[in-house]
Amino acid sequence: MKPYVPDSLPLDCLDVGRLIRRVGTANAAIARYDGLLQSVVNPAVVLSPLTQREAVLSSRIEGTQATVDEVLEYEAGIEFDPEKTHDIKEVVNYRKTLTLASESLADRAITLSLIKQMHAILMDSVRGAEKSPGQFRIEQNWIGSGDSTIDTAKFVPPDPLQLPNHLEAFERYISGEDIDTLIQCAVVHAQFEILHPFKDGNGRIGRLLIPLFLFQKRTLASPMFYLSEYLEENRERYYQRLRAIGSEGGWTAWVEFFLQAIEHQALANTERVKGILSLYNEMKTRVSEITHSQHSPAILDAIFDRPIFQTADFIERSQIPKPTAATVLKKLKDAGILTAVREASGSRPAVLAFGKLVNQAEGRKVL
Ligand SMILES: Nc1ncnc2c1ncn2[C@@H]1O[C@H](COP(=O)(O)OP(=O)(O)OP(=O)(O)O)[C@@H](O)[C@H]1O
Repeated sequence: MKPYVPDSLPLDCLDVGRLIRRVGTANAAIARYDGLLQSVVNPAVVLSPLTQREAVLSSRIEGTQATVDEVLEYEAGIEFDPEKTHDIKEVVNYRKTLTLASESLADRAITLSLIKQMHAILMDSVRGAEKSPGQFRIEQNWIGSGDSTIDTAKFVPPDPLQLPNHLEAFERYISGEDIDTLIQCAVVHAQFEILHPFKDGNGRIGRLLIPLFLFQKRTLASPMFYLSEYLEENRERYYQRLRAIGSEGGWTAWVEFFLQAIEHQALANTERVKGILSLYNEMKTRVSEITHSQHSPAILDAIFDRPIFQTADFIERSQIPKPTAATVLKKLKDAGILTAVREASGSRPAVLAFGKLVNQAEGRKVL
């Protein structure tokens, strides 16, 4: 199989007439979602369950097996076996990459240099060490099952000698305009996957680019729109549509799939954000009634930001004096809002969980 020669961007082969209705409904759905997002006072903290969930689901597409509660428990000091620890670290790295890239977009654009920095954080693990973290590939790679060769591969990305030119064109395309931002976003994700510029982690970096791109283009007020839930549920179709891009009508079919994903996920994310906001408002009243503390807002933000924690983490996050923190946590535990994932024993501190929020992030009852 020969290396793929990617189409130049912007594309001139899209059947816009076929896409027009979906462009309208997808834009309307994401605009409604963004309206809701704009009403959230501190989205990075209040909506942290969304980010946790995205990190887990995007990593799951290629088989990383870790759940939101396992990741949070790991960060609160609970130990897992080495295999699970690897998987959890990949999810932690994904979330770190998302957070750092989101922050850096406040004063810079998406560039190849940012993409390399993102990759370095994503691959910062034992497993990623031999995968050239933060470096674009200089070798030919291919997509296929574990034992496939270049001849039996499903897809052979572009020749490494041509890759720098393609990447520069890709960077220019991101900073430029196309007929519609959502169509452009669909093309950005797919072209990144086609270029497959890294040895590993291309799927995850490509999915991270989606909210970052929509934020840069001001379609979103904050880079918090995640598509991995849909892509994971429709993994076969996701791969099939990417695979078919080189064939007649393949780009239009891909964009159609992507717009459908955006619309579906915007509606699902809107419901999810409403659920989180309603829990936040309910807890605002309850935490204040239960603790009678002037620190109620800080308490609430601390348990929303990190819903599984040790007392020491909680004190650091909330900045509440130690004795007050101990009293407050006991009251919340007695009221059933917090439960012990691990009781204290000897020098080992207890690990507490705000189960309702973990369940929200996980999308099912786990605690
Ligand atoms: N035929 C194809 N053409 C282009 N891209 C593809 C094709 N099939 C799959 N992909 C993309 O390649 C990604 C896998 O690439 P890679 O293994 O480098 O990334 P990753 O981030 O390690 O995997 P991931 O999705 O593995 O967690 C898929 O998630 C998908 O986005």
